[in-house]
Amino acid sequence: MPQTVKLTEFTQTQTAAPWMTLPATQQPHWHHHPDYDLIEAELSGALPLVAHSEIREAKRALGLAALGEARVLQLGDCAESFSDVDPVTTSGKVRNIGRIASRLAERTGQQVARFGRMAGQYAKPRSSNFETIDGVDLPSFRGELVNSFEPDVFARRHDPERMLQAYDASASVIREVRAHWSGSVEELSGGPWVAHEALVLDYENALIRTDERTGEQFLTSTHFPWIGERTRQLENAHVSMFSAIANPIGVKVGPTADPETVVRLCQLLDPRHTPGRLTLIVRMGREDIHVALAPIVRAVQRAGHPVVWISDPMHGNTVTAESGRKTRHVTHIIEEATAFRHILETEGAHAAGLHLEVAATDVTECVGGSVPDENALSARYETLCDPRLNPEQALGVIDSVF
Ligand SMILES: O=C[C@H](O)[C@H](O)COP(=O)(O)O
Ligand SMILES: C=C(OP(=O)(O)O)C(=O)O
Ligand SMILES: [Mn+2]
Repeated sequence: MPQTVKLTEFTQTQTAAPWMTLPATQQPHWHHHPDYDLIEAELSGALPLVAHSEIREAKRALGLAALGEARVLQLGDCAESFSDVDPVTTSGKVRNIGRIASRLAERTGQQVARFGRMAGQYAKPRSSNFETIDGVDLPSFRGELVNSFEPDVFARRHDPERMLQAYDASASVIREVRAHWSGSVEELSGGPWVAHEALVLDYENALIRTDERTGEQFLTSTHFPWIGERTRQLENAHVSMFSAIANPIGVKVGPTADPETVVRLCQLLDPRHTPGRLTLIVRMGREDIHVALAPIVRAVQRAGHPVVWISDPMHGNTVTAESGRKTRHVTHIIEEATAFRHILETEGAHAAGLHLEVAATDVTECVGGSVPDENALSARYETLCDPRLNPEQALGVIDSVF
């Protein structure tokens, strides 16, 4: 039965946010747009997409995982599309997440807190401002919240109207996600909760609201926002904004992160040492993880932060196939996730789970299982950004790692 959601407990946040004046990378160029102020005002007055009670339950579930008593899965598209908001597509994604989570629950004997990379995963950080498509240099696709996937210079302009479309698309998706909830949060079956990279500050900041009763600020665009590998600089806007919100939050931790930086991130983002507040999403690559992770785990443990440790074994293992397509090999993904688990357990920590880019359909974007080699990628290569596992490949990863 769908849960009744109370969204009226938040009031609008009016004050100028200090983080909006700090440096930030990967932001759209659209402030000259004639309707920018109107769009921002509309978003600032929009209803929250998620409820305080839901955010609180997500945090509680993550708290159990921080203490070693539950598992966590975060699964979904690299980049969602506005054209995928229909109920059939969304329920396919939710059912796929449920299937993969059930497998992890079976294998570990623990409950699994489920998060969809969905209802807001519309903005992408990119390694370059330009990409070459069919010999033509174009501004990079930055997610449908910012510009169009269509390989055309006009369509690739950054358009702030897209923030409103992203909000509406997210609202449609979350409505469908809620329809799948059992309502029994006691069994952690209230999810999947939704999660996305909170990248575009104009969008995310406009959706921060204050809880009337406690005075706490919440990001109401999602239950669980995370900071990506490219925007986790200690002095920059994303870290500052995340330090001010009360949601459970994540930070990607890549191969260049050092123990001091990660401990500083923990101090800034989890000053009260709250189990479930901070999830570190490790994405180092199958080679670097062997050197880089253990010192970080030790430093975080010494500093006493009860973080949730999960592995994103995909973003550090992307390769370019001969065709020019980005791909990932399932064997490499398994290798990194297995190393992650081994290193965490050797250090006496809980390897709580995985963060995977996975499709609900039989795409052929990663090599492994039903996709024997790179020649087989062309059959159903449908992603808007990074290559996703198909459901069978994802189940294979769970079976191999846990
Ligand atoms: O999803 C993550 C990033 O947006 C993506 O990995 C960046 O890819 P790029 O190197 O093609 O820009
Ligand atoms: C951008 C992403 O990852 P990262 O920040 O780890 O590169 C992502 O999760 O799609
Ligand atoms: Mn990605």
